[in-house]
Amino acid sequence: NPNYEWFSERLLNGTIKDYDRSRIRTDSIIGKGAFGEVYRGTLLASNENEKDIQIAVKQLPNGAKENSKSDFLFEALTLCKFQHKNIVRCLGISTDNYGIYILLEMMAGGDLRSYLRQTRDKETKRSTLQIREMLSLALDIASGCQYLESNKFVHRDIAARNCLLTSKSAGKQVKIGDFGLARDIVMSDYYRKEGQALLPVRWMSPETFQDGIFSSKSDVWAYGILLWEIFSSGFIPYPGLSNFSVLNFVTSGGRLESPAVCPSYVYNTMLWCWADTPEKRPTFTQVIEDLELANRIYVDCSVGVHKRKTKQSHP
Ligand SMILES: CN1CCN(c2ccc(C(=O)Nc3n[nH]c4c3C=[N+](C(=O)[C@H](O)c3ccccc3)C4)cc2)CC1
Repeated sequence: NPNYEWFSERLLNGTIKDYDRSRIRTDSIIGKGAFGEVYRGTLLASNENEKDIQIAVKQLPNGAKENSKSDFLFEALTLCKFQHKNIVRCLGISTDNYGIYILLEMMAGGDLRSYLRQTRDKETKRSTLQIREMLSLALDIASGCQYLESNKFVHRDIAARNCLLTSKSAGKQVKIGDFGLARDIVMSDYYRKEGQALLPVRWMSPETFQDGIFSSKSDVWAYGILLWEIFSSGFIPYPGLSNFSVLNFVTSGGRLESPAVCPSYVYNTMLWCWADTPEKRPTFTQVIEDLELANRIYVDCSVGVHKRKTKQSHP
């Protein structure tokens, strides 16, 4: 796979930094993924005019099989290539004869899906987030996806569970954080073999689950589902439908309904992302334009209402 040559070449000529293990301190475990464990850690300063950096250290469980080692390195390679404010940064790796660490930007807010569920009102099951805040989260991810699209990189697993928050407080940013499935294999055994409850079929476009075709347009479809997740405060898409019936529902033209609290402009953007054929779907640039328009209109309308002090139905 040409990507691996790219990796080993850059490892050798130093564009991917290999940090000495003595500079890395791992503390508590913060997550256990299918591809390894993630620890809260510190990259110790190498001299007195440097400071320690809080990092997330991702490591392959010991005794992992050979192919997951290369998959693991592939994720590091992928993340190291990208430099964007809405993609989790990779500082580099650390190898020793025990195994490989990937050193990643610390995202203290955890994954987006858990956050959306935590911000759900217990009784009403409604989100306590402001529409503006939901749109901000949506635009952050769309920006990261636009960067991938412009780099001709197909992610294959855009979903709220794979996004991470810098924090849970105001001014938080959300970034695309997991590239485990970005490897160029047609259909990942990972999902089929594990038979995980969260089979990505609920995020898959018709051409993907029918013919295994992934493209930036199938990433756009998945992004539409992520948009629905944000405005539905983290519900599983197609509630009440089994994985198998989702396939039939979607191929026969069925689509998710609008979330209860969702401006019609945003729901129209979701429907555009779910056009049945890829070429009818927007690019991420068009998604961003659409959502920014929604943001302006929504803000103007709500401001307008307060100014005119009249009862006016929201768009
Ligand atoms: C009360 N709350 C409970 C939850 N808590 C957390 C829970 C999880 C995390 C966490 O995993 N943070 C991460 N920072 N950087 C990376 C992370 C994961 N990475 C990975 O590469 C993981 O594979 C990954 C990627 C995307 C999504 C999930 C996991 C890279 C941080 C805080 C905050 C306080």
